[in-house]
Amino acid sequence: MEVQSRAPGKVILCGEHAVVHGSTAVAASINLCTNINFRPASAGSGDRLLELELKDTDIVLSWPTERLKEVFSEIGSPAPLSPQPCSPETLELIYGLYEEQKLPEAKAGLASGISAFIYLYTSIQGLKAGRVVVSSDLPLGGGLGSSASFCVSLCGALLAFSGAVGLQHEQNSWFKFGKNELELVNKWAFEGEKIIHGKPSGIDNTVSTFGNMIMFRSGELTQIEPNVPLRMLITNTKVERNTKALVAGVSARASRHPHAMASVFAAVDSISKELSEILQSPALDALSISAREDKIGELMEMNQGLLQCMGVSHASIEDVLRTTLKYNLISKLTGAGGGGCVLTLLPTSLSSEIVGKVMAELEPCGFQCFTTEVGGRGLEIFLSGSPPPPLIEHFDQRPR
Ligand SMILES: Nc1ncnc2c1ncn2[C@@H]1O[C@H](COP(=O)(O)OP(=O)(O)O)[C@@H](O)[C@H]1O
Ligand SMILES: C[C@@](O)(CCOP(=O)(O)O)CC(=O)O
Ligand SMILES: [Mg+2]
Repeated sequence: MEVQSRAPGKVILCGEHAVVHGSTAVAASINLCTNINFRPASAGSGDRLLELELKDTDIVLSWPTERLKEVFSEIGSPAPLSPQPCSPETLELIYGLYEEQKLPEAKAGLASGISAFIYLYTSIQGLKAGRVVVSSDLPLGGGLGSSASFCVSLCGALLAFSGAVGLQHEQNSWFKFGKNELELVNKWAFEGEKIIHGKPSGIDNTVSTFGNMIMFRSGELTQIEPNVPLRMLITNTKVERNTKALVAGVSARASRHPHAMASVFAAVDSISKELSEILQSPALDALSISAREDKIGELMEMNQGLLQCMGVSHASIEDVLRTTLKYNLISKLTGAGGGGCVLTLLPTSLSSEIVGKVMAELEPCGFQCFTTEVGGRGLEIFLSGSPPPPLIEHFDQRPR
């Protein structure tokens, strides 16, 4: 038996950071995924290793299941149906397991992702042997939600083989979970995101789980049905940054200037709400489509200004903004900022020749460009081999 899963990355069209502080944000999935392959050890095989291969970073890690049992003996059995936060004590034990792998200092940025993996695996699968292989189409730490798609894809694969969720699917073809199962995946993935981000809003794991375009506020999502497809240019500045540090930086600014920052977050809330109305408004002819795109661009421009107020822009982002503006195109950072990726709205009337010219001007600066339509699939699963085992019986609900 083997499970494959794929969960998409995302772009935030409006509202990153402010969404952490309760404002509305608008996000959509993109057609780049994190892929997981999970092979549980077959009964009686004698396998005694939990293995994790991270293909994007050329790392293979393994822990003997005996070692996991030693470390987690006090903690209790898995409870795949009741997602719970990782306690600081458990996180410390998990960090010890990460440190035992003695990865080079240059890979230290992966510690939180590997810790999230250990927490989610042991919570959902228990201390059983198995092999998980991860590969992603997304840049890691680029603002396109690789951390959330990693957590969503992983939880999807682990839950598919936990015996804890009912599966109605065709074998040997990609299928989607039902609503309840997706909600369970989303809750677990949020716990993983907390380990990676510190204080996530939940927008990234939600859009990766459910796909499409969503409006999100304080944990609640509303599906958006855009009336015309949105085409975007994504420019990866390749400037490395860390979401956790940027989110903490905005919170620190908010506690230094609570009134001013409350106004900034309120302005973002209004922009996101207006954006979602415009996206869903009827656009019947070329003229109204172009008027609508002008408004979307203007709102993106206003949101970028407020992101600058929050202190999360970067010289590389400003370079992209200036270059695209020469072609009358509007851009904004997407995700946590501080480098990472920039979104540029490509109006329907824009010729592919102009898009080519913009890319030709950006790429020699060391940036990587690609175009995408936004709002697509969410999490998908593929099972091969014999069916999952029956429901695990005695869930231990003790807090982990
Ligand atoms: N394919 C992957 N392999 C290993 N770690 C990953 C992978 N995808 C995400 N991660 C984890 O997520 C972190 C990046 O998350 P983050 O800083 O939130 O940026 P983003 O979500 O925008 O890509 C990485 O440093 C790593 O810990
Ligand atoms: C900055 C933030 O709004 C989005 C972060 O996205 P990313 O990890 O940079 O892809 C944080 C959050 O909403 O959890
Ligand atoms: Mg992230």
